Amino acid sequence: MALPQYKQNFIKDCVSADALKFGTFTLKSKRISPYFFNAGLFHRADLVRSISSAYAKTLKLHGDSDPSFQWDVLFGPAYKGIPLAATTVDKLADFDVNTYGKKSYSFNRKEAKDHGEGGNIVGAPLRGKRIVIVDDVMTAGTAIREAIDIIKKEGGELVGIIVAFDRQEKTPTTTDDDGKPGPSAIGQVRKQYGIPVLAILTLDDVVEYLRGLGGEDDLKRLDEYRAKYRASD
Ligand SMILES: O=P(O)(O)OC[C@H]1O[C@H](OP(=O)(O)OP(=O)(O)O)[C@H](O)[C@@H]1O
Ligand SMILES: O=C(O)c1cc(=O)[nH]c(=O)[nH]1
Repeated sequence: MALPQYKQNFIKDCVSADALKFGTFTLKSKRISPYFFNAGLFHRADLVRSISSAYAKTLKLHGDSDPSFQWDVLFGPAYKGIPLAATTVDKLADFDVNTYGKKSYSFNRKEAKDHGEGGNIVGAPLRGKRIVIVDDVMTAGTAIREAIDIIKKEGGELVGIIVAFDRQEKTPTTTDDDGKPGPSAIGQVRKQYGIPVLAILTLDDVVEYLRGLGGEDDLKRLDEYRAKYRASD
């Protein structure tokens, strides 16, 4: 089945912004990857609109299909999550101001502020609120688990997570190059917290798209990487 139009549009913009690159990259977890997704490159106004529309569409589709998915605040972990949460809540209000016009965003400071208003959170206070984390990618899950800890500490209730890109790879461990599939960080978080973890795109989506375009060398390296690190979930 062909990818939905909004996913195709987003992949095209990822490629044109160079946000999806093929080569050799060291991940935060130290794993070596033949591709990298860099959400920081969606900085031009038309690209900001593209990525915020894709997050907003993904959240709206999930909300429409599951009315029990209710939230108050989009939380964007510093740093890359910050503009993503702010622009996504704005785009959702553009889609449907009645449903989304009173939703908020907030984010953490990486360094606590000890003067002025002080504290670690900028934007909506999290206490007593239903929170969805908005981030770019989750590989080992370190960044997301830090964000979950902040939400708990601030008294918020985590009800969902959305990332731009699901790399569909097993959580890095010291024995992870045995070629056997293992659970992904996304799968582990889904199971542990019983919440939806949404993604605009998966690696499978990108591979499907690339197959239609040729790109044999990149596809071969992606296939090898997937064979080595594929997630079991
Ligand atoms: O699942 P993980 O293995 O933690 O890796 C993924 C995270 O790492 C990067 O953020 P980073 O912590 O480098 O912060 P940044 O947003 O300031 O770039 C990236 O933006 C993801 O959020
Ligand atoms: O695992 C990571 O560090 C990582 C992977 C990726 O594709 N993009 C990114 O920003 N970080």
